[in-house]
Amino acid sequence: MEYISTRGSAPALDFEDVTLAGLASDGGLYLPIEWPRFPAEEIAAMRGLSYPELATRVMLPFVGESLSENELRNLCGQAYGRFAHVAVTPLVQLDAQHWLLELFHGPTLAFKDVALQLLGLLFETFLTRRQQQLTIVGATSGDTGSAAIDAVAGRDNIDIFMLHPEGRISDVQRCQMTTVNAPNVHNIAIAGSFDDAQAMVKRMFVDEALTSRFRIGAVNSINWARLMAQIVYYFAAALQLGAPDRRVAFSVPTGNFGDVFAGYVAARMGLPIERLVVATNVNDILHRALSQNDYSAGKVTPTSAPSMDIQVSSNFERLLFDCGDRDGVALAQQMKGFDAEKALKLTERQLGGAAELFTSCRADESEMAQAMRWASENCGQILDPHTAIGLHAARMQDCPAEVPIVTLATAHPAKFRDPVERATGFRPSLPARVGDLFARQERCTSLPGHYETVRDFIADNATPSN
Ligand SMILES: Cc1ncc(COP(=O)(O)O)c(C=O)c1O
Ligand SMILES: N[C@@H](CCOP(=O)(O)O)C(=O)O
Repeated sequence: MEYISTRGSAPALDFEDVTLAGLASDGGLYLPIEWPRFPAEEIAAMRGLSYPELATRVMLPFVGESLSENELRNLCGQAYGRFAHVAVTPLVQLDAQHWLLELFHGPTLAFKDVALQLLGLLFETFLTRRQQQLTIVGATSGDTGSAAIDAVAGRDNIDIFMLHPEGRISDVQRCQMTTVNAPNVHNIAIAGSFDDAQAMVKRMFVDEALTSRFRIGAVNSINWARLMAQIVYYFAAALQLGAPDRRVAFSVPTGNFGDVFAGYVAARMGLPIERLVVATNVNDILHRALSQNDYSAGKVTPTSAPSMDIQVSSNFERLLFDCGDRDGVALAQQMKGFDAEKALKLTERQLGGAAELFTSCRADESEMAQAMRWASENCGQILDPHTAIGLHAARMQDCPAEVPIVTLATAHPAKFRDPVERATGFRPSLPARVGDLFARQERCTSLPGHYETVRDFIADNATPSN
């Protein structure tokens, strides 16, 4: 399998190189040159497989020559062996039409573990094979950071520098990152928003001062391997609900557009998806883009769903590319315009392509709290704020009664105890597997939101590549 950049001028790479590269050298995002497609009989034959086996079947077409089928199977077995539920991503029924897909049974209690547990092992495999060192730079609004740190802490050939917006993540999210006492883990709290942190990270991939000395790698969803691993749970859920003989809809709490884009890829691979609901909080750039053709980024508003306090949504570029005839030159121009104006209009073609599968919905704080109360009072389910936004959007849909709607439950409610308690009166306790988080010592460096200062801190503390 070959991978090409959304901006058309970076070299095509294979799976191993694309996993280690993260962002493309032209500033674009890598995508497979074509979508592998499973016929309905092949999808039907996936029913009843264990999660690691399903993951192997779904991801195999993407890895090409970089891993043998058995190597991939072995990595999936290790990655998903660390989950606290035997089904890895279990489905829970809420009522006749609504389901939750629980994606928070991994080590750090959010959906990010599903991909990052595997990505940590892929890095280890490829770096050991090449005898190379990797410097990971990442931006997090809370969940990617903890999952990535858990996945790579203590690995000899990796340093990780994780930027988070100071004061804008939950106390559990912060401690899950800052209490990891491994010498290769560096937490940086920056003054600013997640968007500011993400912009700095993207700039580092094309900054000679870093790229000439370090091999820079990505754990954010700009890295194709992240999205690849997230495709699997759409298959897992749909198969349990009757696919390929029955269509299934998904409602996805959305920020950086990675999770929902993985659903789009599942549909392109042949999974019968009725629709994908893009559910946002009041940072609603994606809802405005899809419903009013207004992709314009304003200031980020802090909310009770902080992991989705994002305006500039990285993976939307992948959708614009795929729905826009895959014209990298035109997209590079469009994104240049966005960088200058902080706004862009979708072409007719991009809008039409997106409308075939996507719809969108925005929830404010009160709608989010109402959804939490509805699930608690009617279904005995305590939801985290992000999942509640997804459920609100799911319940606004007018899908035919025979189409199940699955809301992706992206985080454990204990990660966001304060807003959950405010809405439901119930304060979730931390599962035993995260341990004595608040008794541990924190380690974190606070830096101003100034690019050169952050870059120089990384350059001074990273191990040069060999
Ligand atoms: C708990 C939670 N829900 C939803 C999202 C949104 O996912 P995505 O950025 O892939 O759209 C995130 C982070 O991005 C998250 O941490
Ligand atoms: N919500 C995310 C933001 C980063 O998104 P990613 O999927 O691109 O890593 C987080 O929790 O950090």
